[in-house]
Amino acid sequence: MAAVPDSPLYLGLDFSTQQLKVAAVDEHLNVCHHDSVHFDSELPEFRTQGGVHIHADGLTVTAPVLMWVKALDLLLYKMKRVGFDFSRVRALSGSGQQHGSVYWRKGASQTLNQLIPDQKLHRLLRDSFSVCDAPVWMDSSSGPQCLHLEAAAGGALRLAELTGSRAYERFTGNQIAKLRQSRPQAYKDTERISLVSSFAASLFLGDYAAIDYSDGSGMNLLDIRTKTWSQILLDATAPGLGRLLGAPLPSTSVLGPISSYFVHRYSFSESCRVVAFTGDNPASLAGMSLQPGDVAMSLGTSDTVFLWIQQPRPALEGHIFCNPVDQDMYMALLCFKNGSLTRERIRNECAEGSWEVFSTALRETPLGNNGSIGFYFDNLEITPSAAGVHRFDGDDNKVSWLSPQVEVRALVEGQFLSRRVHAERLGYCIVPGTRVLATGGASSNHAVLQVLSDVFNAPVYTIDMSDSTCLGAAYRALHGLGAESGVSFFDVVKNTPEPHLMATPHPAAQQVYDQMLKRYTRLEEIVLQAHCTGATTTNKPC
Ligand SMILES: Nc1ncnc2c1ncn2[C@@H]1O[C@H](COP(=O)(O)OP(=O)(O)O)[C@@H](O)[C@H]1O
Ligand SMILES: O=C(CO)[C@@H](O)[C@H](O)COP(=O)(O)O
Repeated sequence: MAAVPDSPLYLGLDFSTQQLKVAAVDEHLNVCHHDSVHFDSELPEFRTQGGVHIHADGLTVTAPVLMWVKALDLLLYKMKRVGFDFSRVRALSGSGQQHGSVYWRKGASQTLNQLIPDQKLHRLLRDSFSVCDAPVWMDSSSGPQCLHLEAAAGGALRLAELTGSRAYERFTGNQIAKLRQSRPQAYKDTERISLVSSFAASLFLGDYAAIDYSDGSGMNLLDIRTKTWSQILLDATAPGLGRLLGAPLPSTSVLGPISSYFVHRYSFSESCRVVAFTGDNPASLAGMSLQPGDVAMSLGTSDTVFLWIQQPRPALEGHIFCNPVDQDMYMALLCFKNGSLTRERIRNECAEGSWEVFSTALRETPLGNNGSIGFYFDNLEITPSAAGVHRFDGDDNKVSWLSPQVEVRALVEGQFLSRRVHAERLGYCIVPGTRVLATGGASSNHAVLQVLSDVFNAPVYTIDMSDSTCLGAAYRALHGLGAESGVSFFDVVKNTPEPHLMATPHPAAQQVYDQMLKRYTRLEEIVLQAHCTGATTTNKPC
C-alpha cells in the first residue's frame, strides 16, 4: 500500500558495531526510508576497524563515543539533504550493540538539557564523557572481575539463576568493575552510566534515558524476575552504582518528548515521543515478529541465535534476557564472536575478496565437505571459550591446510554446526514446522543461507530488509504509543508481510549432518582441551 504523503511515520535507529542505521515506517508498517553511516569508511578520523579499536593486549576492545555522536549528526544531515520530512515522525525508538557502556562526565546532564540547535551534537558533547572510548561487547579483558562477581553471587549458576547469565567478560557490570579499579578518577568523574542503547536514547531525549529491562539483562546486574537491580551485585561491582545507573524501565516505556534541539534543528514535531531504546538482538526479535517455535539467526558482526521463551531456565552457557515486547516473557540468546569478520577474512584469503567467489565455493563443494571440518576462532570465542584455527580431515586428523574452496565450506559449515550444537544444548530442538529466520548483513548471501538450511535441516526465511534491528526499533516506536493502554505488540505487527522462503534443506542433509554434529561435538572437546592446557593447535590461514 502506498504511503499517504503526510501520514505519520515511526523511526527506528540502530547503533550497531560497524554502522548506524535508520528505517522509517508508516502506520501500515511500509518501509519509507532507510539509510546508514558506516563508521570505518565515513568517519575515518576515528581510525576504527570494524567500528572498534582492538588494544595491544588483544583482549581490550573499545569504540569512541564521539564517533557514535558524530554518526548521528551525519545520518540526520543525510536524511535532511534528501528531503526526509521529520515533522511526520510521531515516535522514534532505537537499539544499540549490547553490553557496551558510556560514562557521562559530571555536568553532562546540563549540557544535554540545553543543546544549542545551531551546533552539531558532537561539538556540543565533546567534553561530556569521562571515558572517551567505551568498552564494547567484543572486550574480553574483565576475567578477574567475573570471578569476583560469581563469588559474590554464590557461584556461577546462582548468578545465572538471578541475572540470566553466569559472569561474562563483555557484560556491563564486569566492565564497570574493571573501569572503577583501573581508572578510579574517571569513575569518580562520572555522573551517569548508560548502555549504548540508553546513551542513544538520551541524545534524543536531551536527558538521561532509563535502561530498559531487555538490554539491562545483559549486564549481570539485573534480577530478570523482579526486574530490579540486585543490590548484592551492585555492591560487589562498584560503590554508588545504583545511583549511576538509574532505575530500569519496561522496554515499551515512552520516555518523553523529543528534545527541543531536534525540533529546531530538524523540524521534528514537539509531540514526537521517544520510546525506550533496547539491545540490537532484542530489537531484531521485534523486527522479525519472532513467534514461539521459531529460531532467529542474526549474521551481523557477531552471529547470534535467539528464541522467544516463556519460562527462564538459565544455564552456565547462553543468556536469558527479558523479552523486549512482552514484559512477562523472555528470550534466550547465544552469541558467537567470530561471525562476519571471520567470514570476511576467509573471503579475502581464499575467495579473492569476493562474496561471489565465496558463494561459488559453497555451491561447488559437497554437503559435509568430504569430512573436512574447521573451527575458526580468530578472536577468543564466547561460545565456546576457545581461540585459534583448528582444521581436521575426514579421519579426525589435525591438518594445517585446506584447499581454498574446502576452507570456505569448512568455515561456514563449522560455524552453523556450532550454532546448532550449542542451541540444542540450551534445550532448543528442531521439530516439523521449525522456521529459521535469518537477518543481518550475511543473510543477503543465498549460498550461506543454503548451508544454514542444510545444517539445521529446516527451511530458512528472511524478511524484506536484511536488517531487522532498525525495523524492530521502528515497530517498537509505534507499539510504545499504545502499549500503556494494553495494545499488544502482535496487534501492531499483525499485517507485516510474511517472511520469504530463501532455502530448503537438501534431501541428503539430515543424514550428512546428524553424523557431522556428533563429530563436531567430539572435535570441539579436543579443541577445548587443547585451549585449557595451553597447547597450540593454531594453523596457518590458507
Ligand atoms: N553478500 C554477503 N555475504 C556474506 N556476508 C556479507 C555480505 N554482505 C555483507 N556481509 C557481511 O555483513 C556484515 C555486516 O552486517 P551487519 O548486520 O550490518 O553488522 P552490524 O549490525 O553488526 O554492524 C559485514 O561485516 C559483512 O561481512
Ligand atoms: O554481544 C552481543 C550479544 O550478546 C552482540 O550480538 C552485540 O549485541 C553486537 O551485535 P552486532 O553488532 O553483531 O549485531
